[in-house]
Amino acid sequence: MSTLRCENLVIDIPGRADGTALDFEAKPGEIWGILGPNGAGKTTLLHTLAGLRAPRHGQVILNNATLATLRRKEIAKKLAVIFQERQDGFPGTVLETVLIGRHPFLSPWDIETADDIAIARQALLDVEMEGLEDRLVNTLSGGERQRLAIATALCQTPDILLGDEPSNHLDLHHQVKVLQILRKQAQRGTSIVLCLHDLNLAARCCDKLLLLYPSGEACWGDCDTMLVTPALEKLYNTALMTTELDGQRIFLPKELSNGN
Ligand SMILES: Nc1ncnc2c1ncn2[C@@H]1O[C@H](COP(=O)(O)OP(=O)(O)OP(=O)(O)O)[C@@H](O)[C@H]1O
Repeated sequence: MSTLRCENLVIDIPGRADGTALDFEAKPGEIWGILGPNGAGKTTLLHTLAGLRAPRHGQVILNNATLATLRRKEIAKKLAVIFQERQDGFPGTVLETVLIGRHPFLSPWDIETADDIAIARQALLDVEMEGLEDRLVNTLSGGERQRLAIATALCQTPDILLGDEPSNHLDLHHQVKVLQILRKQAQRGTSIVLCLHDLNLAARCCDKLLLLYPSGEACWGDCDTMLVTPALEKLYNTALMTTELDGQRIFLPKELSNGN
């Protein structure tokens, strides 16, 4: 199993002050949530953690190596990303697309083995897309495309799974399903880092939270200690009502509560 660690990390957002340097470690089995308003830098942070963007300062360390010193293929054997924007314009079938997750493990002229195909089929089964193997990707609905992106990341059998709003476009059933899949992955030892907009979802599925403010300030820690109403109100610049249901904290915006 692997760990992903930031050391004195400042993400590079043009024109923004450095803010808080990030020092945290996503340990095997932990689910981290990154919360913040639009434009706070959640996606930039996720891409920096994936080694797809250079930090302004500091470094991201995968096991004992700085990402910047690793080849992309070596990173991809350990770390998968579920992107917010779909990059599936290529007119392949669902099975061909999910098999892209096996590419880090293949040499340039290799073809996928029966094991690779079995892993891909299992990933499609996990996201309930087993009947769609031969469908062209450009005929899928938004939610199906999202589940395909998740299956492709699972097919990479990553130790570290980074997801940018992985429940985007999903109906309630599939939101729950995806979170169950992510939890199961975490139980197997995968470290998971997710950008999330839904506070209640974050409260239910994360062990650790990082709050990222548009100024670049940030704080992080155990989910329970970070889900403090005044801190969240400051984060989103929105007054919140808080209640508890079955031992679970629920947050709702105050302004919509009485027709305002
Ligand atoms: N290449 C770039 N050049 C200039 N500004 C950029 C660039 N990339 C991102 N930004 C800016 O950096 C800020 C952070 O963007 P980012 O996408 O990381 O935010 P986010 O928290 O993920 O937002 P959202 O919740 O809207 O997805 C935004 O203000 C964005 O406009």
